[in-house]
Amino acid sequence: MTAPHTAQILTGPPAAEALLKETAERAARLARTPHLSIVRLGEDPASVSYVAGKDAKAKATGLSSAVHALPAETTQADLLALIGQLNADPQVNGILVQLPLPRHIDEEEVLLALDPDKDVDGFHPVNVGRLWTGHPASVPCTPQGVMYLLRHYGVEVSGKRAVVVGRSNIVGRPMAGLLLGAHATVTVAHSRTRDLGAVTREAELLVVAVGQAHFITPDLVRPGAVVIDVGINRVERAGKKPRLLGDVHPDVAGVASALTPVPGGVGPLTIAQLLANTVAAAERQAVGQPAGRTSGRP
Ligand SMILES: Nc1nc(=O)c2c([nH]1)NC[C@@H]1CN(c3ccc(C(=O)N[C@@H](CCC(=O)O)C(=O)O)cc3)C=[N+]21
Repeated sequence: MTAPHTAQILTGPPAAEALLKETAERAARLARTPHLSIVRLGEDPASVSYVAGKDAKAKATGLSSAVHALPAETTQADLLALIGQLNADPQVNGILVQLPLPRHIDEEEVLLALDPDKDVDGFHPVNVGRLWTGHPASVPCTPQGVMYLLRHYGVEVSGKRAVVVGRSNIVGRPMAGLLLGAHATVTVAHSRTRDLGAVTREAELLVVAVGQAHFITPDLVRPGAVVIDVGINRVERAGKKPRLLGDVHPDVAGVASALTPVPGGVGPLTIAQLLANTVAAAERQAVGQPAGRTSGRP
């Protein structure tokens, strides 16, 4: 049995709806409908489903979007040629290349080929630099969505001890950069961290992105901590839809003061933030403003 539920459950959909509403209003204020181009290679079922979700949400939010679904065998040169076209097309405000890419593709070269000002994932090294120097422009959607969720639920970050478990370029590292920008004291733990529990039990805010189902158990959590579960582990079941499990064991609800569920937690924010990043890119492009100069220091 699971422990009694004491933690507040920070559900994603209400926060995502709020962000989508703001985003739709900003999109409507632009002279031209913001356009997102999504590039996908191959037919990985998770990628097909995520991309379809992004495309549908974009349209429902008043953006224009197009999916370039290319065969898995697409060559590096052909992919780079498409990115070059999209970079040069003034109608295209944002470009997303769905990851992971097939093994024969050099992912780093692809991300470097994107125009940083159209890179709505925030994966280009120029955007990574902008984040870490305090001039964030496009910031990776999942960690940026986590920040939105924390604000939506009134979770204070400034001055808190935050621990991020996981150091990926997509979640862990940018999450640490954003929390630091929001004045938390940040520790990044990972697979080589010695005595992980001693580190995670220090966390007033614990963000977990390791990709292992139920990795964080109650004994690793400080009583009263706010716990953000970024894990999405698909457990396949014969003849049924895969089950989604987070990186945080549900019993953590008996120890934490607040916890995001999986599914229905951070995931919906990721898509909403992607559309917000696209509209922000379109706004900057409309006034010919370089990215990273639109806001003050964090
Ligand atoms: N270039 C690129 N940018 C990405 O942002 C990107 C990517 N590649 N590759 C894959 C990951 C994964 N990702 C998710 C988006 C939404 C949900 C989401 O909405 N999840 C729902 C459930 C979805 C379901 O039922 O499968 C939830 O957690 O409630 C999950 C995962 C974006 N990614």
